[in-house]
Amino acid sequence: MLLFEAGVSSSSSGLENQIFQYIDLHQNEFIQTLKEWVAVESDSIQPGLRQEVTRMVELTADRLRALGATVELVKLGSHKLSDGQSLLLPPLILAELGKDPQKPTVCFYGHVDVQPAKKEDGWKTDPYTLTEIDGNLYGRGATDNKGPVLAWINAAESFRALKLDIPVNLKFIIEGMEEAGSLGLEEIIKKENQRFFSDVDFFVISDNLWLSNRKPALTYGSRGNICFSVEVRCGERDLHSGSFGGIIHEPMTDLIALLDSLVDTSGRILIPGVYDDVASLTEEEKKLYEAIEFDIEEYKNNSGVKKFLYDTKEEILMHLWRYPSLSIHGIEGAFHEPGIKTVIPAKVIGKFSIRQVPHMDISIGEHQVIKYLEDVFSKRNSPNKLKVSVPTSAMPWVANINDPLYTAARKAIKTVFGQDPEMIRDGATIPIAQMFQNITRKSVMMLPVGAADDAEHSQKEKISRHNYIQGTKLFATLFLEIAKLPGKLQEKSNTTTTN
Ligand SMILES: NCCCC(=O)N[C@@H](Cc1c[nH]cn1)C(=O)O
Ligand SMILES: [Zn+2]
Ligand SMILES: [Zn+2]
Repeated sequence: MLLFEAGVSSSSSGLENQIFQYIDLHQNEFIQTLKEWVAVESDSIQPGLRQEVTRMVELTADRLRALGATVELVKLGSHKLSDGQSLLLPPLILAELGKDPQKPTVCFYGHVDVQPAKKEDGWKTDPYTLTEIDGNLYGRGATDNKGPVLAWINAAESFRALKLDIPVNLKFIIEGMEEAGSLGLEEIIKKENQRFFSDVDFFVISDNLWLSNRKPALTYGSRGNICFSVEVRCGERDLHSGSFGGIIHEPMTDLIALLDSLVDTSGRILIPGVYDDVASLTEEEKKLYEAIEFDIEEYKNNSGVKKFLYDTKEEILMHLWRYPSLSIHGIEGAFHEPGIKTVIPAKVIGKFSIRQVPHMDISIGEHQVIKYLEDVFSKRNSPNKLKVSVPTSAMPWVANINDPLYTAARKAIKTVFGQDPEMIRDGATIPIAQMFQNITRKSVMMLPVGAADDAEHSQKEKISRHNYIQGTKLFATLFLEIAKLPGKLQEKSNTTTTN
């Protein structure tokens, strides 16, 4: 069996200890850098903050250059806003550190844009001032995703500072538009498949959370998503409900009826055919759920709700990971401010999405939903105009947990956290995982460092000091473990010499 030649000797645990000591000693510096990154309001959703996103991407590029990486800033052009204006997209980072054909190449994906955050949303601390309270580092982007991106960079920096050879070639793909739907990303992956990604052996994404507050996890799947917009319109302008209420078909009433027809009180989706293609549950898969340690009460506490739709661990996990779900997100055009406004909105747009699972198909799902909504609408005999559109969709992703990349990560987790990881899937959607797997056909793994109570997207987003620092050690150990994997050394050398 051939090994990737990586300078890892039998004294690798001594090597690990040396690296761990360095990381422990320099933890406050790593936290200081995270503080500087969190201070950048790189919100990719609000157009007025786009310059900050670009500044954040440039800051990240500087950090990678300081590490010795070669950095390309790929222009992604611009996109159209809903008011018709065009806005420049931040560049995408493609960077590489090391190009030794004897070593495996690991590509890390992360994003440095964040969800919107305002102190008045209910934050106890300023969202853009990283604040440590009881061992937790609170701030927007602390766990999603600036902390994990920095942990990967810190890991590489630690090798450099100790003048140790990094036993793998590192590649980075870092974007600034993830929270706004990763605009332009898929085209770049397709375009770069034969160039930048051609020598990548493994893809690692660290953009999700553990299932528990304490137990580390390794993620091998995520759900897909189809986002729907349902517009109902009666005319060009809003109307006074005193002058017209009672004599017209109101768009909001139509829309609420449509939205109310989607799912029943037990969470079951009412659209005919939706469950037809869902992969059937095997005995083997059932056992995976039975074996997982999952604290329902802890998960409930993290959510702040009192009761879930299901009572058992197996039912809850299956309905998060292997069954579809439908969520209603909001209504554009509806009056939502405090107080009373006796208006009849002329146009309202309902937003909902269906999380898809293997083996559901996006275009079949779209057709089923559109046909169903048209049927329900036609029964209302409303003269209003109905328009259903799909602004964005992404496919589900599942990887093979027996892939060598997962073996390396399990070992690294055991070394750093002293326990085996929980093998989990994510109920959310990480479109890049499926894109990497489908386009490059290489191994893809999600390796979270944030805990289940990190509250990503919420008013108390945090990463614990412990997870940030142990996460840095985890990534350093992963480099060492990947370097020990049996590899296609011969194949790689041949490819390099003939090119
Ligand atoms: N824990 C990782 C979460 C990543 C995330 O929030 N992804 C979004 C992506 C998306 C899907 N549809 C529209 N955006 C999500 O909501 O799952
Ligand atoms: Zn993220
Ligand atoms: Zn996010």
